[in-house]
Amino acid sequence: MTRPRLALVPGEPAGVGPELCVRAAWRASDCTLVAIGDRDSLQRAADAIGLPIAFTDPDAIDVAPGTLRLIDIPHLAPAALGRPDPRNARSIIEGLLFAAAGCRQGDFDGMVTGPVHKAAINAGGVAYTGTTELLATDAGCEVVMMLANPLLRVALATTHLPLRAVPDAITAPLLERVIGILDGALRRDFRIESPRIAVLGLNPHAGEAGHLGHEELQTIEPVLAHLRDARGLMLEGPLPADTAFLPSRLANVDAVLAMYHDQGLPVLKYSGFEHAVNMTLGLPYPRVAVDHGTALELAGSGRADPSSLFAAIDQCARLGRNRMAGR
Ligand SMILES: NC(=O)c1ccc[n+]([C@@H]2O[C@H](COP(=O)([O-])OP(=O)(O)OC[C@H]3O[C@@H](n4cnc5c(N)ncnc54)[C@H](O)[C@@H]3O)[C@@H](O)[C@H]2O)c1
Ligand SMILES: N[C@H](C(=O)O)[C@H](O)COP(=O)(O)O
Repeated sequence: MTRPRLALVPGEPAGVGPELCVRAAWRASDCTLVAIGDRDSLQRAADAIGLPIAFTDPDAIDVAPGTLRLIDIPHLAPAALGRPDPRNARSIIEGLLFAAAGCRQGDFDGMVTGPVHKAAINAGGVAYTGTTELLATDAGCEVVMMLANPLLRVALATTHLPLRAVPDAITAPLLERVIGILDGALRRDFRIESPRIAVLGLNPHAGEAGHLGHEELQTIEPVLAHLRDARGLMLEGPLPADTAFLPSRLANVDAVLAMYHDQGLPVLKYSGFEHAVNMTLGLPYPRVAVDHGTALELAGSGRADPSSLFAAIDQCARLGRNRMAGR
């Protein structure tokens, strides 16, 4: 079986990302991991959780368990566990962009990322709403955020926007692009021949025929009708969000499209936080992240669960292999 070569970016050094990468170095997987991050933070995290770690050349062929291939991107400030230092903002972003460039140039078959602390990056003078948006800008393309656990896939029409800005952002062109990217990724990356997508409304009870909001009648329904007619897409909705996630409703659905972050993600995270991952669809390479944040209060305690990072590595390897097979 082909072994994809994946970039592994730990994220915020004061959080749980580095120690989870150390744990990943001890786990057998069917891919080659190359960490892109600060060597000292990885070492400090390993010391804190009492797990040995060794580092080696990024091109090393066979490495022993507990050894990480590493491209060192040093941080300015030593990471104090649990306390992000804004001085590290630029090198954290540099690590992500270095991995992205490597993916675009074909050095990596995909990238896996640990959690980043959005406020600390902004405090460090870097305008940042999320890695999804950062990678979209870097690649010059439109993307869709989709989180998935073994039960459910939830994609988002809008991502890291203040709630107040959401209704204005939900336009017909945006929905057409998002649904097109989601449908395309389900076919190409997930090998689903005719994906069924359940699209949520924006308002309570999907607007109750215009009595509780007009976005469904004016924007969402016409887009769905157009995409069904013009492109034959299998789209349900707009559905009331409160009942759309009932198991009976999800029976034949391949993905749910939520209109905004907190409409879809609480359900996904509640139904399987440990094994969920966050994917960026539409990039020229696979990017998969953990579904959790920096969990600052757990950093160095040894209690951070590595399951989401392990699931992200396995998912990225699968996506990488699919793309390699399709080349
Ligand atoms: N992938 C990402 O980069 C990502 C994802 C979500 C949030 N964030 C960022 O992380 C920061 C903190 O966000 P938050 O506090 O809302 O979410 P969080 O996921 O860090 O924490 C939420 C809860 O889950 C627990 N938790 C998180 N990861 C865990 C793990 N691996 N094992 C066991 N328990 C775990 C935490 O202890 C906490 O109780 C914010 O800046 C946010 O923007 C980043
Ligand atoms: N929206 C994501 C979540 O809640 O899990 C998270 O903030 C990370 O998103 P990026 O990968 O875009 O940073």
